[in-house]
Amino acid sequence: MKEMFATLQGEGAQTGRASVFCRFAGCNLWSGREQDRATAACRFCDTDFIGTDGEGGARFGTAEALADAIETCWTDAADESGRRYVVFTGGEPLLQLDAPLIAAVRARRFEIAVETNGTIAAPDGIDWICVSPKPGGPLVQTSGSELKLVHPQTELPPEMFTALDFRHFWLQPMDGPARADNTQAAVAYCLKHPQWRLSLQTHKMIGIP
Ligand SMILES: C[S@@+](CC[C@H](N)C(=O)[O-])C[C@H]1O[C@@H](n2cnc3c(N)ncnc32)[C@H](O)[C@@H]1O
Ligand SMILES: Nc1nc2[nH]cc(C(=O)O)c2c(=O)[nH]1
Ligand code: SF4
Ligand SMILES: [Mg+2]
Repeated sequence: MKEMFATLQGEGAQTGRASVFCRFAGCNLWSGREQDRATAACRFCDTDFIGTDGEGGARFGTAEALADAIETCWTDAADESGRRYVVFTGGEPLLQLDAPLIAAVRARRFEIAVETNGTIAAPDGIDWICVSPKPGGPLVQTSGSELKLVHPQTELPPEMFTALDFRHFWLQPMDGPARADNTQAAVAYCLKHPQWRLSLQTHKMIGIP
């Protein structure tokens, strides 16, 4: 686990929701090393997911130990009125999120969300599946709660995804040097194609993790 922290979900239809974020180390579309970025399948990643050195990062020997840490992270941050929510992300979380961990977290009364690149089928027991397709990765998970496409990407026009089985369709402007232009491009696309809505990375605007 690269890092684990309590924050508000910053993106998509659950924006603003209190969450424990669990960021798994490692991804199947990029090594995470800057010298490999230009030749990786996914080249615009905004995240450091190497190792276990982040806030709350560690190696957990068992699913129960990891689930205990998630519960502690939640109760440190929130009261106990319910609605416990954990977001597994990464890196690519579906390389590591398995049935024992899902069961251990559900036993602690968490709703489970995942942020995935869609190249690996999601296991059973996940309540909220956010798929963000990438070039160079075959799209295997073609249904879910929301499809959140980073925009613009020449190889991945939104039209490729409109017929898939998702409840929400988001365009998220690609962060980087051209973020302002990318935001305007996403706005223009959403205006012409109302199936799509704009997802802004609100946590970056307000300086929370
Ligand atoms: C870092 S990824 C981790 C989860 C998974 N590997 C994936 O790609 O969905 C989390 C989210 O951030 C998005 N993201 C990554 N880099 C971005 C960037 N430069 N601008 C906007 N969104 C980005 C991804 O598309 C994904 O929706
Ligand atoms: N606040 C906040 N919301 C997020 N939504 C998706 C994130 C991710 O990196 O997967 C993320 C993140 O890193 N922080
Ligand atoms: S698939 Fe996700 S974690 Fe992997 S490099 Fe791309 S955006 Fe980053
Ligand atoms: Mg992020």
